[in-house]
Amino acid sequence: MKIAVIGTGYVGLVTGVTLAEIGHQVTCIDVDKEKVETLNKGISPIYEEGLTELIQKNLDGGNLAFTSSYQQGLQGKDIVYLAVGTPQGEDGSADLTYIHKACDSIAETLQNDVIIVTKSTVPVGTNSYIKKRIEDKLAAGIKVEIVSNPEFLRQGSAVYDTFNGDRIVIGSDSPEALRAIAEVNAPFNLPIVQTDLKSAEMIKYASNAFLATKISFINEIANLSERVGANVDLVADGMGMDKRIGRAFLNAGAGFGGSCFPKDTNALISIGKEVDYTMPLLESVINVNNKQRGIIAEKVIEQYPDLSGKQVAVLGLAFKPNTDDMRDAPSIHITERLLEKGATLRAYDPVAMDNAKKVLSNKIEYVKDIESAIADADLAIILTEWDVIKEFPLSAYKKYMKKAVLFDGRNCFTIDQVAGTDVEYHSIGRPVENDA
Ligand SMILES: NC(=O)C1=CN([C@@H]2O[C@H](COP(=O)(O)OP(=O)(O)OC[C@H]3O[C@@H](n4cnc5c(N)ncnc54)[C@H](O)[C@@H]3O)[C@@H](O)[C@H]2O)C=CC1
Ligand SMILES: O=C(O)[C@H]1O[C@H](OP(=O)(O)OP(=O)(O)OC[C@H]2O[C@@H](n3ccc(=O)[nH]c3=O)[C@H](O)[C@@H]2O)[C@H](O)[C@@H](O)[C@@H]1O
Repeated sequence: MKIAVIGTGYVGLVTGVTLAEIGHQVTCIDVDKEKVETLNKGISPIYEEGLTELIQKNLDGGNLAFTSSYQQGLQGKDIVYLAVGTPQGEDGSADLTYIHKACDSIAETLQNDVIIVTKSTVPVGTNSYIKKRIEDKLAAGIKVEIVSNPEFLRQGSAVYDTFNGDRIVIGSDSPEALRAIAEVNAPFNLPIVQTDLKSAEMIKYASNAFLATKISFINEIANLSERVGANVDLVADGMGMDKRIGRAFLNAGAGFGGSCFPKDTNALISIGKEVDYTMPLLESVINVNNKQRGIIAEKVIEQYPDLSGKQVAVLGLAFKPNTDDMRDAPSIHITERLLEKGATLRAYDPVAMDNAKKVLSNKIEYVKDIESAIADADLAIILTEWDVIKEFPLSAYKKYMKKAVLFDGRNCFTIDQVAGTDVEYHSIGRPVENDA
C-alpha cells in the first residue's frame, strides 16, 4: 500500500518506519523542517533502540521518504496516518490544535480518495469530527473514510513493542475501511481487535488510565507498607502471582511521568465532565501520583531540613529508562524542590541530559558518568532505573562520596542487596527499620 504518515514524533516515526519495514511504500510528513532534514540523513531525532538502523535500511531500500510538503507527501497515497501530538490543554482536556491543522492541510491538498487512520490519542467522538472537518473542506468528488488505530507502544521499547504488541486495535464505522486497515497490519502477525470508532477511542484512554491506576494503587500500598513494616517488593510479587492481577505495573517508586499517563488520565476526566460524569477514582489516581512524585524529595528534606551547602548527586533524569524524553519527568519536580531548599545539584543521565538542560534549572551541573556525579557528594538520589545505575556497585558509593547516603526513588536495590554494605539506604515502601 502507498501510505503517508503525518507527524514524525515517537509514534509517527515508529509507525512510518515499521510500516515501511513490513513492505509498504511510506512517506512521512512533518512541519518541522529541521527534523525532516535530520531524518533524510538517516539519523533518528529521538533515542529508540533499533530505530536508526530501520530508518537507514528503509531509506536505502527506497520504500521510506521524509518531507515537509503535504503536496509531495500525500500524492498518490491510499492511506494517511495521523500521528501529531495531542498535548494537555490548560483545563486538562486534550488540545486538538495540531490535529485540526493537519486535517486542514490534508483537505487542502488531497487529490484522491483515502482512508484516514488516527494513531494520535484523541477524545471519544474526535474521529467522526476529523472526517467531517476534512470532508467539509475537500474538493468535490473526493471521498475519505476514517479508522481509529490507537497506539500502545512504550517509549524506550517502541520498535520492539510495534512488532510484539499484545493486540492491534482498529475501529471504524466502515466495514470496507476496517478490512483495508486489517490487511495493512496483517504482516505484523498480531491479534487484531476490530470495533466501532468510539469504542476504539475509548480502549486507548481506558488502557492508559488503568495502568496509571495500578501504579498509584501500588504506590499507596507502598507508603502504607513502610509505615506498618511490610515490604512492597514482596507484596507486589505476591499479588502479581494472581493471574487476575498480574505483576506488571506494580513497581512502586517516584510516580508516573511521561507524555501520556498524566495527560490521558486528565483527558478522560475531562471527557467525563463534558457529559456531567465525575470520575473520583481517576481523580484520586492523579492526586496520589502528584504526591508520590514529591516523596523522595520529602524523605531527603526530613533527614536534612537545611540542604544549603549540601552537594547532591542526581542519578537519572528521563521519565523512565531507555528514553531521552523529559516530558513530565518526576525529576523536574524533585530537582526544583531540592534547589528550593538550597541544595547544590550535580546530575547524570546516560541519554537525557541534552533534553534535561532545556527544561531543568540552569543551576544544575551535568556530568558524564555516575562517578563524577557522586564524587564528594553528601547524598545521592536515584530518579530513573537505568541499567547502568542499577548495575553500579553499592560499594562504589562509599569510595566516591563524602558519606554513602542513597535515596532510591526507583527501588533499584533490594533490602538484601543493601544489607551488610555501608550505604545508608532510603527507598520507597520498604520497612523503615531496614532503612539507614
Ligand atoms: N509518545 C508515546 O509513547 C505515545 C504517544 N501516543 C499518542 O500519539 C500522539 C503523538 O505523540 P508523540 O509521537 O509522542 O508526539 P510528538 O510531539 O513526539 O510528535 C508529534 C510530531 O508531529 C509534528 N506535527 C505537529 N503538527 C503537525 C502538522 N500539522 N503536520 C505535520 N506534522 C506535524 C511535530 O512537529 C512532531 O514532530 C499523541 O496523541 C500521543 O498521545 C500514543 C501512544 C504512545
Ligand atoms: O500512550 C502512551 O503514550 C503510552 O503510555 C505508556 O508508555 P510510556 O509512557 O512510554 O511508559 P511506561 O513504561 O508505561 O511508563 C510510564 C510511567 O510510569 C512509571 N511506572 C511504570 C510502571 C511501574 O510499575 N511503575 C511506574 O512508576 C514509569 O516510571 C513512567 O514514569 C503505556 O505503557 C503505553 O502502552 C502507551 O502507549
